[in-house]
Amino acid sequence: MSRKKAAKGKAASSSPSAGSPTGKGTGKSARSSPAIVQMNGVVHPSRPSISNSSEFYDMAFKVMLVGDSGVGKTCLLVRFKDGAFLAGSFISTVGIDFRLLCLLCDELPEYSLQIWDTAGQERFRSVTHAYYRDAHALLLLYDVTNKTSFDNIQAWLTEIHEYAQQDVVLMLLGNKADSTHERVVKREDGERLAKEFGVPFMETSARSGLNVELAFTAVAKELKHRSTKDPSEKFKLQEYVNKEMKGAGCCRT
Ligand SMILES: Nc1nc2c(ncn2[C@@H]2O[C@H](COP(=O)(O)OP(=O)(O)OP(=O)(O)O)[C@@H](O)[C@H]2O)c(=O)[nH]1
Ligand SMILES: [Mg+2]
Repeated sequence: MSRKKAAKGKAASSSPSAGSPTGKGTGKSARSSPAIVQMNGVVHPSRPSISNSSEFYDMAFKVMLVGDSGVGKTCLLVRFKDGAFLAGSFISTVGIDFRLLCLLCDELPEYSLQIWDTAGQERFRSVTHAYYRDAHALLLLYDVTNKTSFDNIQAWLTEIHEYAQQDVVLMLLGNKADSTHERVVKREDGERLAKEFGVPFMETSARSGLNVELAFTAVAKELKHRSTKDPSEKFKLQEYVNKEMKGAGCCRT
């Protein structure tokens, strides 16, 4: 069953807290076509309308992928969505792109994720800022083969604190963990940084699939937990991740 509806008003445009998904529907969600927020070749600074694609989904947590250009945000999303690595030449994302994924649908149809893939390039930064406030969760990526992308994490965190909701669910991901020979950022460095800023952390690989599903599932579980506030269900994001994650060099998730 799909929750696709004709575009009229609601969509994911309210500003709920990180613990409550957008909308009030309950049906099983479906995937959408990507929507690139662009008008006449200029990226539109306002929030995109899911209605741009003539349809919207009335129930979803909004998860944004952020981080420097080239860290692998789009590939991570494609790996999660399609189970495959987006091979070929690097095509930088323009503006914002979104996909709706049916995660935990059988269990809880209302806890689907609407995933926003942002452009890492500096020139699109003002577009990204406009979306932060509606995000329930942020996956912040750096590239373990690119020291600059790691050094920029602090600036990303400053930006997140400035623009995102205070209670946004945040997770740091060191992507491209498959690139053993090119690695310049040690896993321990990622762990140290994450600890310093009090955010859950793990390494991922869009190429091998390492921990990709786990990253999204962990966030979905945290959001679900916050939203239901069921005291019998104690959920600790980092503990869950530590228990479930696989190390680099290991198999697919
Ligand atoms: N080895 C390896 N390469 C990866 C991985 N993920 C992405 N890449 C490569 O990194 C490059 C950039 O990937 P994208 O996913 O397009 O990067 P992005 O973060 O979306 O970049 P922007 O859209 O510009 O913000 C591509 O050439 C990918 O093939 C990974 O896990 N391992
Ligand atoms: Mg991209």
